[in-house]
This record gives sequence, structure tokens and C-alpha cells, in this order.
Amino acid sequence: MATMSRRALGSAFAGFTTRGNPAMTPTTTLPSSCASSARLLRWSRSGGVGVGVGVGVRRFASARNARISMSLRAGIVGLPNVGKSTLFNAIVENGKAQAANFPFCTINPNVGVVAIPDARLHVLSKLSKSQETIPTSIELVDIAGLVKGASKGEGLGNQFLSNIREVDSILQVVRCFEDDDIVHVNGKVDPKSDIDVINLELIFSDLEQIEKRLDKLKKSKTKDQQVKVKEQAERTGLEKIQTVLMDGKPARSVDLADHEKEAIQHLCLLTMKPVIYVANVTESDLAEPHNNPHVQEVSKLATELESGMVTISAQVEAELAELPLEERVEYLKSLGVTESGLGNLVKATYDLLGLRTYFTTGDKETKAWTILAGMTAPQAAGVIHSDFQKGFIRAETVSYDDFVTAGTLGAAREKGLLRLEGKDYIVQEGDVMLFRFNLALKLQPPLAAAAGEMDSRGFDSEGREFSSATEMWAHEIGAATNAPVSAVEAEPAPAPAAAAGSNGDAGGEEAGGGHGHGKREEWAWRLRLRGFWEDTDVKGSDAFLRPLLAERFGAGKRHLVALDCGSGIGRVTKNFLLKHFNEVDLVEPVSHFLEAARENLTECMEVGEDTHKAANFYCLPLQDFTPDEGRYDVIWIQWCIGQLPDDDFISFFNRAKIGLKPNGFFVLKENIARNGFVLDKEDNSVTRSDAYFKELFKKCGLYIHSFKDQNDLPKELFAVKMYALVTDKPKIRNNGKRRRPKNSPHVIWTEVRNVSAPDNSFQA
Ligand SMILES: Nc1ncnc2c1ncn2[C@@H]1O[C@H](COP(=O)(O)OP(=O)(O)OP(=O)(O)O)[C@@H](O)[C@H]1O
Ligand SMILES: [Mg+2]
Repeated sequence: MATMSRRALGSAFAGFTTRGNPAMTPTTTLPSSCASSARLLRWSRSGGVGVGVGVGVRRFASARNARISMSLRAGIVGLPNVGKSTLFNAIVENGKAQAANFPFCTINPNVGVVAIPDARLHVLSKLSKSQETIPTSIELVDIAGLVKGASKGEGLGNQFLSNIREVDSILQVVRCFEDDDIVHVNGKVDPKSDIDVINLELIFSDLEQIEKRLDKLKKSKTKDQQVKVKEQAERTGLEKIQTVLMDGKPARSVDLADHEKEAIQHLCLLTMKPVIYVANVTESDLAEPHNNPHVQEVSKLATELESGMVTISAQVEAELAELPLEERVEYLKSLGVTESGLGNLVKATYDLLGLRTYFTTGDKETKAWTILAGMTAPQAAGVIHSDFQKGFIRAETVSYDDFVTAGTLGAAREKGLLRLEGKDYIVQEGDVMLFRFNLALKLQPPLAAAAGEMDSRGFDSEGREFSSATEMWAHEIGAATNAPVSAVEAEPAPAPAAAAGSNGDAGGEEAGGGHGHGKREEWAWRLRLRGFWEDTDVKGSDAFLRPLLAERFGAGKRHLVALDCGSGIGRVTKNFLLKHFNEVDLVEPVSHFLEAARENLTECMEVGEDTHKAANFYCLPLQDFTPDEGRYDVIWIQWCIGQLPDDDFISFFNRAKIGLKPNGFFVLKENIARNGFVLDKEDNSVTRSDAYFKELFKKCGLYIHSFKDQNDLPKELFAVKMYALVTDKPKIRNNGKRRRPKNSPHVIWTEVRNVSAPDNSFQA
């Protein structure tokens, strides 16, 4: 069983910011993992703020991918043909979801990013004469219609339920318009019955999941005291939820203790998610929606189910989106209303998740940042970058209204409106903040010492050079730092946050292994398309691993088990690991990659005991993954560790050690920067130098058993190294060479070196 780990707040969100105006990006079909919820959970966990966010993960910090400040997902669900795609297209400008009058029109979920409208942002930006104005946002996912029996596979069944599992909140569209021409799957408009159908399916699905999980927990034989305590909390939490679900009520209505909440989070229960009911009415009802009895019914149910409700006409919103701006007002007027309902819906979703906004503003940019209600100033700083949280000194803070009165931060200071807030300050809605931090605090002896020996300079993907990562981050947000220059320069590493594993870009994964490194990764992608790269990669890995397996485990019949970290779509497992190991587990935060891996590996799953098979699939970021004790001979980590900041890197390896069998080892295969680091701002990953890695290994208590360069790479790419890492100090002979065990077979390995050079057309 994979367990969730605790981690510090903050880093998970930093680095999710994107440049440019994120508003209304075109739609993609890119379902995410449970990751964004995981990110949110981390917030509430470490922040200790009691918001009612019923979610179960990351990612996500994806905010590893908060491609904007932070990417929370709201899923549009409902029966087939009730107007979900129509609503989605209306909200997401350029939305291309197919909307038509037949059930199951949508099959694959459509995803769009929607900026949170906030008039204050533009006022601040104007006052500060900012070059850029960056709103915060949420992601909307248009999910296929659910029908009765979905939890048993009816309709498009379980596939939809897993799409719902991946969102943080649910917008349930309920048909409240009468129209004989539009098919209703149950033959008549009946909001209560529609809501019941959906709720019951979600409840059935949760019940089934809980039953399976409780069964597994019953069989657990763990001796680890800590794991036992966690499992007990999970058991009691799940039993409480089970009782309530049997009563037809959602899991979110259960009063759980914090430790129980934490223990069940990884299940991403569907009925834990907060819900807003969207009453979809006809245009003639817009002016007086409460005269419509269906709307009254939805309103009553929403109150009973402790959920939100918004009335909207998806059809009208879709038509509005097609009109030129000046005609929209006229059209609304003709319907007896003054404004579109979309702003309300997006705002309600934001509020439902218990989110708050604070601002940073300067001549470079004015930006809205998303935090959870109740977060302290250091935690809010951590949303920008984890270093800001760790080295937090104080925050110069002024309320939005005071800033507008004063006009600038300087004027606010002169007027005594600027407050110096400390570590315990709870950030208020609309605060405008400037953080003071000291990064010298972060340096710990080994890395600090190493910083003197190695080149700590780095570059970002926009070609800027920085004397240190700190300087780069300060430049990024125009933040002030009180750190003495020397201390700042000694800072060894940037810490972009990302859910470790493949990045969230489906195209990137299929093409580039999912751990893209900007332009260079594009090279790899193109080369890989030709089969060149894949082949070279596998050969290089084989050449490294074979002798190691022989040396560490002998030629005996040991049942070998490996873990593929950041497995993406299962390429490394399929082409390489399964050749060497009897069982391979995969861990990957992006659920649709993991689903693709499952598909790619179908024929390697249902096989007999001692053949080579893909055994377990864990949908988690490495930050949240702890392996089962003593399960693995080799933990293989390829092209994903760049997504982990230093502290997550160290904590991951420290946790993962318990997963190794005696003599087991890690292999890290990764791009190597020539010096210092290279930060890819697009996908928030960092490429570290060999010296940098070596210092991190020391901090993890790991020893390099052996290492090898990946040969035959085009010069345009980063160098790639493989490290075999062990937990015990390798025995050194008198002559300084490592002892080869007497009975170790001599493996003769011939490497194919003369692979033809890549086509010149790939050159920049
Ligand atoms: N408020 C409304 N008034 C009248 N017609 C509407 C309204 N909302 C949606 N419709 C119509 O209902 C039909 C179904 O809409 P849509 O395709 O958006 O449904 P859906 O819920 O996405 O369906 P599916 O589950 O099949 O993907 C379309 O013909 C759309 O124009
Ligand atoms: Mg649809």
C-alpha cells in the first residue's frame, strides 16, 4: 500500500505561476490526477486551517502545475443532455466542447482554464503602472453524462467516475428547462430524481471503494508502529463514512477528526467533494427564476445537502458568448436581466473551496494569488516560493482599500497605512503584500559548504543568468530580500515545486517522457519519435543495470521487484524494467498517464505468478508516496526528480529507503547541468549539476555505488547520468577498488555505440 507522507507547506505551490495572461485559454482534453486536491490537502494539513474542502489530491501542488497561481479543478457533472457542454463552452472562451441534442455527446472530458474575474486586480495594476496583470484561475472540466448504474459500469460508467475523482469541486448541472425537442434520458424534467440519481451513483462508487479498502486494511500485517496508527485512523474514518453513506448521505457530511481526514484523503472519495447545483433554466425564466417550480426544488435540495446553488441559462450564456460585446448588453436587457450569470458561478466555485486572494503589485506585474482562508503570512509567501516561507521575516501589508486611497506602496508607508506583519498574521482577503525574507536561514551545513566549492550560478529558460537561485526568484516577483548578498549568493538551488513524476502535459509525456526540459526536451522528443532515443535510452540503462543486478543479487533465483517512479505512460517499465524484474510497480501523479500505462501494460498484468508483470499502479506525486516496507530490489527514478525541490528530494529518498530489500538500491537517471543549475520556468523543473546531486545524496544519507554516463546523446541535449545509490557505505579494498563478490558471474556487455547521428534538420 502506498501511504501519504507529511510535507511542509509551500513548495508545492511555488512555481505554478505562468507568465502572460492566463485568462480563457483554449480547451484541451487533459484530465488531471487527484493531484490538485492533494495539493489543497497539503495546504489544509500543514496550514491547519479548517476549511471545508472535501477533496482527496495534487498535486499537485501541481500547483506543481498551478499553471496559473494555483490550479483548482471544478468538474461539470450531471445526467446526459442537460447542458453541461453548453455551459462549459459559454464559460471557457474558445471552448470547443461538442454540445448537441443527444445523450452521451461528450465522452472524453474537456478541460479549460478560467480566470477569476477580479476588478481590484485591474485597479492595482493601473495604480502601479504594471507591465503585466495576472489573475488567478480555476480549471473547468466538462465531464460526460452519468446515468443510473454508472457505478456498475452503465452508460460510460466508471470512466466518468474516475474523471470526477480528479476534480476538487463539483458543479452539478440540473435541467430545469422544459423543451420537448431536447431528449431527457428519464423521459421528464424532474430535478429531484436527477439529483438523486447522481448522488446515489457517487455514493455507490464510494461505498465500493471503501469496502475494498477496508478489506485490504484488514489483511495488513505491518509491524511499523507509525503505519499501524495511520491504518487505524483510516479504518475508523472509513467506517464512520460507510455508515453515513448507507443512509444516503454524502461523505462530506461526516464529522471526522483531523487525523482521520488525513488518513482517508488518498481515496479521493467522490462524495467528499463540495457541490454547487447549477439550475439550468430557459431564457424566459431568467428574469424571475424563482417562479420556476423546478428551480424552487433545486434550491430546497441544495440547502438540505449543504451545498451551493446558482441559476443560469446555459443556452443564453452560450449565445451571449457568440455576440460582440456591445450587443450582449442589449440581449440581456431584452431578457430582463442586467448581467450574465457566469461571473457568479465562477465566484461561487472559488468561495466554495474556501479560497482567498491576496495581491503583489509593482511596475513589473500585478498578480492575484490564491490561498486558503486562515493562512498565515509565511504560508501565503510560500505560495509564491517555498524559500519565501522558510526565510520569512515579515510582510509589509496594506489593505486593498488603503492602497487605493494612498495610490502607491510608498505613499501608504508615509501615511502610516502600511503595517509590518509578522509570522502569526492571518492574511486577509484583498491584502496587498510585500514579503521580506532572508534566505541565509535556509542554508544547512553540507550544502552551504558545498556552495563554496561548486558553481552556484544558474540560468533560466528565458536565457537570464543569475548568480544564485535566490536572485532569480527575487527577480521573478520583484520581492525584496534582506539577505546579505554573500548569503544570497551562497544559496545553492532553486526550488521549483512540482508534483514529481511526469509533468501535466499529455503531449509532452507521449513525446518527451513527461519531464520536459523546454527546448532541449523537444530535441529528445523529436529524436524519440524516430525510435532513436528510446533505443539508446534502453541500451544505456541495460548496460548499467545488468552488472549491478549480478553483483548485488548474484545469479540466484531471487524474485526481483522494481518500482518505476514518475512512470508516465509506462515506457520505461514496458521497454526495460519488465525484462529484468518479475514485478514492477508504477507511481505517477497524472492519472491519465497512469491510465495509459495500464492500457499499454494490459498484457503484462494478468499473467501468472512468476512471469514478469506490472503489479501495482499508484496515482501519487513522489512527495506523497511512501513505498511498502522491504518490497523493492531496485527503485528506478528516471527523468522526474527535476520536479522536486531540494527538501522534497531529500525527504523522498529518506522515506523511500524503507522500501528497499536488503542489498536493494536506487537508480537515478537524470539530465545533468554542466554547472550549478538550469531552471526551466515553463515546466518548473530544475536540472542539477553532478556536484549538486552529490551534495544532495549526502544529505539523503546515500552512497554512490557506481555511476555511468548515457552514451550516444546528441550534443544539443543535456548530458545524462545514471547513479546507483545504496544506503550502506560501499566496502573499499586496500587498493581503493570496490570488492567484487567471489561468486559473481562475469557479465560481458557490449554496447552499441555507432548509432547514427540525428538528422541535421533537427538542428536549431
Ligand atoms: N437552458 C437551456 N435551454 C434550452 N436548451 C438547452 C439549455 N441548455 C442546453 N440546452 C440544449 O440541450 C442540448 C444538450 O446540451 P449539451 O450537449 O450541452 O448537454 P450535455 O449535458 O453536455 O450532454 P452529454 O452528457 O450528452 O455530453 C443542446 O441541444 C443544448 O442546446
Ligand atoms: Mg456534453
